Amino acid sequence: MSGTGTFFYGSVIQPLIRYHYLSPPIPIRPLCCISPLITSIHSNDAVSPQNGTLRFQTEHQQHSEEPLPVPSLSAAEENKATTKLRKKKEDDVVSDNRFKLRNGREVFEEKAYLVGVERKNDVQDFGIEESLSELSQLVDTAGLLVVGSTYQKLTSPNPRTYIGSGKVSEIKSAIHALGVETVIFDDELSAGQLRNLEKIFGGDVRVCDRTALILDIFNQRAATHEASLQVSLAQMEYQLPRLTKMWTHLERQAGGKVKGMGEKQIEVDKRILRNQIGILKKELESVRKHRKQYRNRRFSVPVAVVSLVGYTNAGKSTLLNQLTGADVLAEDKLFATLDPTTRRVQMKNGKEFLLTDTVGFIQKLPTTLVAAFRATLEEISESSLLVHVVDISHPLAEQQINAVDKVLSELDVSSIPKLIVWNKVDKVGDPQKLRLEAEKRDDVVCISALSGNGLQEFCNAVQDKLKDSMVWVEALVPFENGDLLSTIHQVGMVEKTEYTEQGTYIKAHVPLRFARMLTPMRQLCVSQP
Ligand SMILES: Nc1nc2c(ncn2[C@@H]2O[C@H](COP(=O)(O)OP(=O)(O)OP(=O)(O)O)[C@@H](O)[C@H]2O)c(=O)[nH]1
Ligand SMILES: [Mg+2]
Repeated sequence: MSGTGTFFYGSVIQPLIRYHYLSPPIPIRPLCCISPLITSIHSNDAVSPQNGTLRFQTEHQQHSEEPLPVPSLSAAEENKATTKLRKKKEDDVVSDNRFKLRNGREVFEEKAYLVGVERKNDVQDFGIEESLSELSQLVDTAGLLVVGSTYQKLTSPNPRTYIGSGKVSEIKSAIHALGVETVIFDDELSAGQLRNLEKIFGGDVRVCDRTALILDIFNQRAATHEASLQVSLAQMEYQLPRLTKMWTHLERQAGGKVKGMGEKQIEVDKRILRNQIGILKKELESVRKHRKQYRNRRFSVPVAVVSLVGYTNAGKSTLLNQLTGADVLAEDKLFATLDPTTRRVQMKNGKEFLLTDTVGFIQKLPTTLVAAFRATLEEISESSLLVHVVDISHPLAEQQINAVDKVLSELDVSSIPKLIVWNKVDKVGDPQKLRLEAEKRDDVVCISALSGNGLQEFCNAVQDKLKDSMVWVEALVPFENGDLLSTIHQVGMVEKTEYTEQGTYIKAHVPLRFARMLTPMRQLCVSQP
């Protein structure tokens, strides 16, 4: 990572640094305005230098930090009093149940209010209530507390405030009554809409949209360098069109005398951001080159690659863990996995394949995110088989399947054979009925990744599907190509082997790559009497 890259990348993830970088005072809203980490910057919170723990102070806490008027005491009494005071402060923290421990950090759980819009003329896969319930899950994953939600049926969104003025007033009363800190819209809002709504709601209430929320979750969860770079890129691209008019405060401060000052600053800001995007893209390119080399090395090991795809929380990582003993984080949160992980699966019959776990999909997946993660998702396009993992116990399983198919079609992978896995059968009311239903279809397998039920059937189905994607060859492999022969036994399905004076005569299904390698030997075979 170059020095500039490190600085600039950090500056985006940590708005605090960003403020310094762009020289104060800049009223730029934080990129991901809702993560507890970022909240700290706006509420003058303290960061403990020892462990980096963010401590979010409520008003009540700030008061409790004030020195109490204590009469003069002896050293022992003073000690006792200090201990008591500390104990009181600790109790205060514990008793406020909005302080949560997340990933070893004590964070203040902000109150969030959700808003959705149902388009009257649009037929959506996900109904508005279902979409809001998913948004609520996302909010929970991001670490906020949902205290209420509402939606409005509209023919078309209001260009100023997205929702109608009556609804805005209704929300304003609700959020003030509930003490809400953040209002989250289920659809992407323009810079103007975000700004207008914040102005109307007043106080410290912040407004953000589903895209910012997803970007924030990705930001919190990005564990590798590449994932962090990709998320930063997506965040900046989300931010770029939203910089508009954020400098108008300068004109206001100058009493409108310095007209155009804000406009100039927007341009400066946009240029800085564009430069940063450019640097970031270059850095990503170099990281990707490195990964590609690694991937090519992996491909030189001749094993079929099978990719797990599916809606977020469907159970992909649980399946990978069960089959390979991997230790990928699997939890009941959305977007647990961001980086691809590949492990070797050894089947009982000695055959093996590589299984890759990838980032999950979701409806209304931000396009900036798909674009930023395209390289990671390229792994999918290089696989021999896609395994679409479905949480069949989910009430919206059908809609989730459609959302995944939509992303897959954007990734242009329709030519790759697909196997559908109905996961979490242990959670459905009538698993037997479901199994009968699956049997009627030739590309569906029922499993419970959690209990391990159906994994043998899954492996067999993978093997059958891989066979379908292979090429039938008859070839005469010279004895000096013994390595190739053993590889074919490993990755292909050998039906017949016969030793002749010229070499080994085989009939087998082999992956396309091997069929190509075997081409000269196939001719040799054809020329045999
Ligand atoms: N009951 C039941 N729960 C399951 C099963 N498979 C996975 N789960 C649970 O579902 C939750 C999500 O599982 P993950 O494996 O993290 O899902 P994922 O598809 O990798 O999710 P993302 O990484 O977010 O895309 C976890 O709490 C798992 O324990 C299953 O077969 N039965
Ligand atoms: Mg996962």
